[in-house]
Amino acid sequence: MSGATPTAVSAPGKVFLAGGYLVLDREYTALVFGLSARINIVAREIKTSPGVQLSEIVVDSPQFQEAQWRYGYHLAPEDGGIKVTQLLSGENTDTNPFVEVTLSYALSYIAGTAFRRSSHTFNPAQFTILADNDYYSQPHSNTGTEKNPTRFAKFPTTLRGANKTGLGSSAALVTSLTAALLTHYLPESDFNIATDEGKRTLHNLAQAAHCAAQGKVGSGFDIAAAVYGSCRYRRFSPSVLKSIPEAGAPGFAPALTKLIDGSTWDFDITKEGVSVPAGTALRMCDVDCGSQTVGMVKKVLQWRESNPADSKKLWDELQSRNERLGSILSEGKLDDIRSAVADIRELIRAMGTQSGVPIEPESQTSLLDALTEVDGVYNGVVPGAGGYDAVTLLMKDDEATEKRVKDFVAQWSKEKGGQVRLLDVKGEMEGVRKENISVYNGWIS
Ligand SMILES: Nc1ncnc2c1ncn2[C@@H]1O[C@H](COP(=O)(O)OP(=O)(O)OP(=O)(O)O)[C@@H](O)[C@H]1O
Ligand SMILES: C[C@@](O)(CCOP(=O)(O)O)CC(=O)O
Repeated sequence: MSGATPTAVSAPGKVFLAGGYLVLDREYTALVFGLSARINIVAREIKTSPGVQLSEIVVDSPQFQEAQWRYGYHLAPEDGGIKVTQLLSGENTDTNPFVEVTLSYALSYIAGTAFRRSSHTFNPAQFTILADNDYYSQPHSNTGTEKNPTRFAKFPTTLRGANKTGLGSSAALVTSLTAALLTHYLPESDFNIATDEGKRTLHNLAQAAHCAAQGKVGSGFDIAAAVYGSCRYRRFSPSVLKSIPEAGAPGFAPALTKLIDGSTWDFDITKEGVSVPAGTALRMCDVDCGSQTVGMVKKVLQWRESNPADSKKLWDELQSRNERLGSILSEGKLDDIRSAVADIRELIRAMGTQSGVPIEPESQTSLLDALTEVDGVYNGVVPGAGGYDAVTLLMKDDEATEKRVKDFVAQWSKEKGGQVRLLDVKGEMEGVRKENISVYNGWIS
């Protein structure tokens, strides 16, 4: 029977190599890579004593303090789907909107499809989240040169107090929790993440839940990477999500089923021809030097609206330079990487100057230019929306290059007074997958 045996799934984080901002418009595409850092979820039934009725789903994130959320659930009136309510126990009164919204979306979808055929109920279950190191700055490492001592580090803080590195933890979490719920409560004949159909259901459901939890509709590239891994991504039309009432509101359940199983989704994922040359790795540095930037997307879009002709010219040219980089990488033309990335950076800086947004600010230009001089590094970019937080590098995948980069950023940090740290993560091709439960022995109690 489905649900009786523990199961485990994982979904990768993302690194955005090319196509930030452009991907917000369906006219353009992005080159997105999945990461070796995954959010893993182990699903287990909660055993109850004979005669004891329990309606509870527990989600816990044992790497963090006060990170257990307990939920009750019931059928909402007027086709509102499954409403989940956080059960407040002990000292933990913190909410986790990404977990809560994902539960109501996935349970409502499950109830609305497979359970229609029988009077099925949700057995009490526990979902344990284990995030690979690198989603958060590590507590044990001040210099960034030590190796992580464990696979799933314990943090001396609550989740709210942890420092994110920007790898898309919420998208990987929503995707893997959705996959875990579908896998746990449905028989394999109804849902299997290894199939194209299963991935499509998962993508649509995770995309809808993530937008609802975020309270906004972005391009959805992070969910695409979490489900499909490295790919060329063309976004879905934002109007796809217009038809859906709030979770629990009248009509939510049938609207959700129609949305997820329907044909309105117009996103496009291509995995073919998306790769990096053998012996090359996509790596990331966490940059902890500068100020936070707010409202960057809004400002860039305002610039675009006020300057339609100039911005179109720039975006069209940037799109073709992005596509050229994609071809160079998949054809393994190592000698052309540096100049292809330089051409992209030139236009990213132009977009930043014209819109007044620090997409590749001067401090990042200096860092990237200096890194490009390190033996074995081809070039690098500011990923996604850009700003001061991170750089993505294309570099040789060997220990000597890694050591040179680590030494370089340690020295740079000392001289510039900030903190730049090479993360352990690498670009990886595969998206969501089922895992062998024994991998997590010792990590779950
Ligand atoms: N390990 C975890 N356990 C439980 N919840 C988590 C975990 N990681 C992330 N989350 C949820 O995701 C939220 C963080 O999402 P947010 O969108 O702010 O960051 P992000 O996705 O990492 O950012 P970015 O898109 O810049 O990479 C947390 O507040 C929490 O609700
Ligand atoms: C600017 C944008 O294209 C990318 C943002 O990426 P990130 O959150 O900076 O990794 C926005 C989006 O695609 O939703």
